[in-house]
Amino acid sequence: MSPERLSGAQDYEDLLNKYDTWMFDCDGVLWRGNELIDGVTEVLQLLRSRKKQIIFVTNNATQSRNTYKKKFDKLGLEAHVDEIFGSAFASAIYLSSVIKFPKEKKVFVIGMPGLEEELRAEGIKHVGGSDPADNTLEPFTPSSFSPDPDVGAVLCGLDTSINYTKLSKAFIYLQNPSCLFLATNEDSTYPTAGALLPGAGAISAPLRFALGKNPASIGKPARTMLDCIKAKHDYDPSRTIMVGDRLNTDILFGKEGLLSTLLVLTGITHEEEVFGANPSPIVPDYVTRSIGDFRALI
Ligand SMILES: C[C@H](OP(=O)(O)O)C(=O)O
Ligand SMILES: [Mg+2]
Repeated sequence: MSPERLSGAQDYEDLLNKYDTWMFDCDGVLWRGNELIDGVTEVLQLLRSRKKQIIFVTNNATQSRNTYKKKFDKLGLEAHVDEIFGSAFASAIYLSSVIKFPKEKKVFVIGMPGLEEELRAEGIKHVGGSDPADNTLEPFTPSSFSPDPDVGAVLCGLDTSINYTKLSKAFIYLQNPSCLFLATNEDSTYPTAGALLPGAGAISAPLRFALGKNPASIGKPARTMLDCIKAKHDYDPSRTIMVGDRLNTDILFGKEGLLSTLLVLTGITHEEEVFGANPSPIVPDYVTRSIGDFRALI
């Protein structure tokens, strides 16, 4: 079945009337890096004026909900901390409430301070991450490394300071079969303002290859993000639409969550992946060029 391509004001108006809850992916939908996508400010204001429920659902684990709130504020977008769900927050909830990671155990983190902040907020002990001892380009010498016996999991997210020391320590921990291998998300790429860059999936890839096994991924399309949202917000799936730019995360997440889905072409997915000769088996309900185009209703 082919998706419906939105083509103008009436289509946008019909969608606004059909859905009460709008779940937005962030990178590639609202912004690329720190650059707002044209029209997003006006459209979010329009949705707010129509009393729509808005939830932000990002696989980006580099920031916490609080630092994301600062990003929204800086970009002039109205957002409330309890509307923001990132894979850093989802990972902390997964550890604390879903698998009930033992309080005395620690997580070895490959990731940014935002991920560490969310782990701390959930009382999850952790090592690695922004530890200066790990953020080095010095050669890694195993004899100088005494693995922490309390580490019971490795959690890998996008880490723009990735290095051989971090990968080596994670690899050593993960050779213990009882050490959990977790990923905040496995997006292969990361759309920034200037370029498409390697995503979190490309950061955990060396470990996947070296270990010959995949991590349990917590971000979209996995259910954990939706379970986190459900724990905080009531919404009617039949009147909820997930707006995303990536088929194998955002659109699959929406479909598996029994939500309607709107694919935008301002991020990762290209038109021919949906309407071309060999379309993806992941089919969104609707496609439009940009969520900014809804400003035709203003
Ligand atoms: C990490 C980022 O996530 P999003 O905000 O698009 O879920 C991405 O596209 O790689
Ligand atoms: Mg995206």
